[in-house]
Amino acid sequence: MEKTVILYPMPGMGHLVPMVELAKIYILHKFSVTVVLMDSPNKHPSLDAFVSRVSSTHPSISFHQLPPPPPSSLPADPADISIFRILDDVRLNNPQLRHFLAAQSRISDVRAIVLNFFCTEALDITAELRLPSYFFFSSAASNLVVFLYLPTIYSTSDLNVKDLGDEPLHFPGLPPIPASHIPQNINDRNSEAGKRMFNVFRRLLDGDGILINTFESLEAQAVEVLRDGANFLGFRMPPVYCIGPLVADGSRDEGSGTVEKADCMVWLDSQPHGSVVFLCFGSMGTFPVEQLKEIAIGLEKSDQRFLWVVRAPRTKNEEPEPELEALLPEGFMERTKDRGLVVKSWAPQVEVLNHKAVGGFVTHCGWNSTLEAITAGVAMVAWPLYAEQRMNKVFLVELMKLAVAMEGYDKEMVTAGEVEAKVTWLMKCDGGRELRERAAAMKEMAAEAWREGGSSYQAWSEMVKTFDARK
Ligand SMILES: O=c1ccn([C@@H]2O[C@H](COP(=O)(O)OP(=O)(O)O[C@H]3O[C@H](CO)[C@@H](O)[C@H](O)[C@H]3O)[C@@H](O)[C@H]2O)c(=O)[nH]1
Repeated sequence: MEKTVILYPMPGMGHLVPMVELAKIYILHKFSVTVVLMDSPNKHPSLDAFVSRVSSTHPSISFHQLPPPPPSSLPADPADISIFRILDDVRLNNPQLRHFLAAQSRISDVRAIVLNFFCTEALDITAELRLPSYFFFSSAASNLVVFLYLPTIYSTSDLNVKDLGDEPLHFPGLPPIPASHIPQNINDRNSEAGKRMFNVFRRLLDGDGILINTFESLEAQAVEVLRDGANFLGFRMPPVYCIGPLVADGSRDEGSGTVEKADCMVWLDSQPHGSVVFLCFGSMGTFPVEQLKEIAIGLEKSDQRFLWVVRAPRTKNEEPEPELEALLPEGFMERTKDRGLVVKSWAPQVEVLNHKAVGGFVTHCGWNSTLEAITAGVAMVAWPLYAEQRMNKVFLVELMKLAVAMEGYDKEMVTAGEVEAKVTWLMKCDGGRELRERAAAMKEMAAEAWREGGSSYQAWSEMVKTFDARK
């Protein structure tokens, strides 16, 4: 029977994309891989297209779509990305997952299941079926330190993070983090959301190991804290494997056929080396129209070349999406057409970041975007929006020194003046040049991690050995 690994991502792009890279690594190491997709009304709109693209370019990765679960008791709201909805999705899909895993273990040699870190509720099933279970943490190791240590802060003090404003919080191995930067769903010690989240994090310790999409030289101190949990966190950790950066940069693809070149890539071909600043805010980031207009004015005044992915603000009740022109200042596209391009909703980000014309990246600090910029050697302007992104901004600016902050990200509005100033600073000033040089050096370190003998390569090999030891 073929050695099989089963991967179970959440249905968001930020979770699925690195899981697919993980699948490619298992396949390169002669495992058969099935990616199980939960059914959810909250799945990302680009997810099906992504899956069908991967299925055609990588037929060796099997995707298994679970049948629809019973309807949720939560009201439908595509904009709701709360922990309640996420955990509801996991719980509702559990019986279908159990059925699939039981059948799969009868017909193949399932060596391991890798669960997205939100899927801790699936652990009861995998334990019952005696399947070795690993968690995949798709954000920074530093965030995992925060998530695991915050309950200790709560249990040893009366602090409630949401009441502390910008007061710095101290976590082992990390720079001080302003309390206001802790994600909303864990900043209130009394909230039901917080309790649920901490439950999820506590259960990560019950798996056979935690895979993290990072590499040691990027987050050496946080990795040390996680490895020596007993000393730094006050409890023992399961084995931690830093196996990143897992980025869909084509490095694990074997001649995957020809893909039509996107218009923005053709446009980039005609731009000078390192001259374009790329602005993109993840798979879900949106801004109110007034903020889009401020960005546009800032870009226009900066005189820099730019490629900007604009997503319309979320609309309710299936209203049609407005056209780009209606979202931007009148005449903006015409006035900037010689040096700027606006793309609606989506651009092939990894390809863009690796294009020689791109010299800087204004990002929402989603962890995949961050790793994609690092592996491409592109310096960043950090403009965090939600989830753990404000903490990522702290690590990028204070610890890794790979980004400068877009000030005002934590206020109602980032002004046009700030957009102009930061874009110009990054692309034209000495400080920006230093940042770009650091980014170029970190690109080398990222590449080193997956070379034979590199830290991620070794972590990977150790994890695979534990599969065999269990047999
Ligand atoms: O126009 C676009 C927009 C996005 N992407 C891709 O979509 C992914 C986006 O991932 P990420 O940068 O991590 O952002 P989110 O989609 O916002 O990811 C969620 O998941 C991440 C990983 O857990 C978290 O770090 C984020 O905060 C959370 O919002 C990346 O691979 C991008 O390359 C594109 O290719 N083109």
